[in-house]
Amino acid sequence: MISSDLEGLVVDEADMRADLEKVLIPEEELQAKIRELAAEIDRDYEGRDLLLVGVLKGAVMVMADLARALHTPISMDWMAVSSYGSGTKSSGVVRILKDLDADIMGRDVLIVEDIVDSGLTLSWLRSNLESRGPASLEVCTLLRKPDAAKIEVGVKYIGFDIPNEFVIGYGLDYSERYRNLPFVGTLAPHVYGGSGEQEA
Ligand SMILES: O=P(O)(O)OC[C@H]1O[C@H](OP(=O)(O)OP(=O)(O)O)[C@H](O)[C@@H]1O
Ligand code: HPA
Ligand SMILES: [Mg+2]
Repeated sequence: MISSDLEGLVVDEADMRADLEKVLIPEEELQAKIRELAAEIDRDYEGRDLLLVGVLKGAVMVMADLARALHTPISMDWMAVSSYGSGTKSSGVVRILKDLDADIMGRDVLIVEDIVDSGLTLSWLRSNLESRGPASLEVCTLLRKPDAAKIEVGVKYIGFDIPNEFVIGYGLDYSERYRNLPFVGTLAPHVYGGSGEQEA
């Protein structure tokens, strides 16, 4: 019973990896970058009380690793917004699915994102949070696609600039799958139905 369950897990993991085209950023590089970003943030926020705002669900992994790499005292809050629905193109129409639990008036706030793609989600989020009167508002994103930008958004801490390809892993999903891969990669064309067209 136990061993067949374990076998199932191994097969599932092999299936997930068979869907990959390539690994773009290996796990060790991701973790080293998170430590670098944390050191920078520690320097910038020394002596302050920082509020990390994670953007669900994609930023869960970055948030968990970044928070543990920081020495600065932090609190965490979460927002869930959706502009992608189940597809691979941003609609630009952002919906709040879950708002912050607490008021951010007068707080030092750092938005934590997994990816800035078109920039539409972050642009909307920045102005939404700015209107709530924080003492400061900055953004940390693990990934950014400069060639996909539809709007310029101020992002202070950037892990990696990546090519304009749909990526998965380390929090990033395609149709809610692959978030638990420990690296960032791209999907093989057969996953999109063999046409290369990305849809979910
Ligand atoms: O720069 P943009 O083109 O707006 O794209 C970036 C946003 O899209 C993704 O979220 P998604 O809506 O897929 O929700 P999820 O994090 O729950 O997957 C990602 O986590 C960012 O929040
Ligand atoms: O490349 C991406 N992958 C997964 N989710 C995303 N949301 C915006 N861009 C991406
Ligand atoms: Mg998504």
